[in-house]
Amino acid sequence: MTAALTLTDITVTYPDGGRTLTALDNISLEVQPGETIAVVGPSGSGKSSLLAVAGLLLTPNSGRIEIAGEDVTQLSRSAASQVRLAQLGLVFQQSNLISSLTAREQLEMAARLRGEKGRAVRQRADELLDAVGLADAAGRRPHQLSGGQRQRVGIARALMNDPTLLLVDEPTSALDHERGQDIIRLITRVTDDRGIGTVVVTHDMGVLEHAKRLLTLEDGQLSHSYAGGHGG
Ligand SMILES: Nc1ncnc2c1ncn2[C@@H]1O[C@H](COP(=O)(O)OP(=O)(O)OP(=O)(O)O)[C@@H](O)[C@H]1O
Repeated sequence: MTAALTLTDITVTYPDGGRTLTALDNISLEVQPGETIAVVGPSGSGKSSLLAVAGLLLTPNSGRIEIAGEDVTQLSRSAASQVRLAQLGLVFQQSNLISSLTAREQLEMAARLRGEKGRAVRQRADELLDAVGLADAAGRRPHQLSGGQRQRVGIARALMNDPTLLLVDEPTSALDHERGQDIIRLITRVTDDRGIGTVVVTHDMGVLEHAKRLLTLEDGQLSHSYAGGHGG
């Protein structure tokens, strides 16, 4: 099976006054289709840097990035954004929805950015809203949705391009425990159902209950991993 994401020996440094700060210290990671990996770590441990590298938003100092077996380490900006549009789904901490658009329109816009239009787009949007439990809320705008519902719209939107790889940044931080757990369950379910490779970055240990594999990031180093989760 070709991995959804393979990171090999990734190092990222930032200039820090006169010195160099190592945000990611030679880390390697493989995410298989259907697998949800949680990366947990304290503030400043390198989680955002890891997502930025996997999302082709940040070029590492060294190491290799493969998405679905393709080496995408050294792409130009425009080639990287093509890969993002075609293969990546990004879900942010805040759902980043556009306030004037209904839930359905948020999803349709994601497809339009890729040049798709027509009835099939609307149909796909409605299917995905249904898949995340929002069939009845398709016509609502963000202010008419709860925080958890907004996150669901963000997840559905990220699925519009049928991504190979789903990158999720702190999806539960704006939610109470119960709703946070619902969102994590939803993410692991769609990952499994659709054969996506998913990386969830969080400092919320609650994700532990659901992720199949947990990696801990500390001072730029990935340490410990184990198989947990309740299936799915
Ligand atoms: N653009 C930058 N310039 C300089 N240093 C940076 C930059 N971005 C991040 N860093 C530093 O790199 C380290 C890792 O940061 P990163 O944002 O990846 O951590 P994080 O785990 O996502 O933190 P948080 O949970 O607080 O978002 C930190 O020490 C941070 O201060």
